[in-house]
Amino acid sequence: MTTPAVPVAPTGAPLLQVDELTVRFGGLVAVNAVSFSVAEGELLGIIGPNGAGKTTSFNAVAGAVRPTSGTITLGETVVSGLPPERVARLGIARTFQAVRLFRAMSVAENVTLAASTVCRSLTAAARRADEVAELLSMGSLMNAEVGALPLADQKRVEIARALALRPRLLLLDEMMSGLNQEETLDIIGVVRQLGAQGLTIIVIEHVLKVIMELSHRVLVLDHGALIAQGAPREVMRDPQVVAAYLGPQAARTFGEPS
Ligand SMILES: Nc1ncnc2c1ncn2[C@@H]1O[C@H](COP(=O)(O)OP(=O)(O)OP(=O)(O)O)[C@@H](O)[C@H]1O
Repeated sequence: MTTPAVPVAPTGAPLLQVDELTVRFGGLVAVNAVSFSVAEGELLGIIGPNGAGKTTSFNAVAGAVRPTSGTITLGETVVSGLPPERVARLGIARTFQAVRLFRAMSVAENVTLAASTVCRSLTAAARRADEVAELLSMGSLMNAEVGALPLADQKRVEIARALALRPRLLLLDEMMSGLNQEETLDIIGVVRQLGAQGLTIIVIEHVLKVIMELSHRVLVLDHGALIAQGAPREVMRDPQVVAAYLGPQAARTFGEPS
């Protein structure tokens, strides 16, 4: 991989605002009074140890988990507490840590099915699937059966399904897990391309190099709490982040000025 350039953060109006988000599962506080915002066109990375509350935060933003308290606003619309289909129609799309595709169906069918949740007719959904295929340069994959594809291509299909919804905000949950270095670079390229087109994106990722290469800004969660946020290199040098997550070796690798 190349030495990460430091992307310049957009300073647009916030698209997503999360205020004092708390999610409890019985006695467990998975997310504890977390507040952050994401600017229009920003690429935000979320890191933290296993069980820190990253996916639960995503689930709350996407409507898959009901917040115990707190407010999530997309643009002018409060989305916290709405069901996932409503949230998706309002413009928040997500991928999953483990791919969730219809393996016996073709790529085209998978993407068209996703598009059909926002399109008025099957014809319009199929047209949207073709647009997304072109955007992601995956026209040659469209007739392939999903289950027969390598994992990297399945991840591309996951992104395609999310994009089929014409999202304003895209949530990518550990897209790189299980991929080799070449495949990781390939998916980084896809995410970069989407970011360059102005799409607002939040990425959860354990591969720090990916976070460094993609993110304008990084949030760090630990035990459900937001312990740091800021420019990637600053965050990687933060003593609390080093102690809770990175360890000194990674801090040296990623916290050095480029
Ligand atoms: N549906 C659930 N019911 C009960 N506990 C849950 C549920 N979902 C998550 N948790 C717990 O909430 C905490 C936060 O989990 P979460 O999956 O959000 O962490 P994470 O930061 O995404 O971790 P990882 O990096 O391992 O994916 C963990 O203790 C987890 O066991």
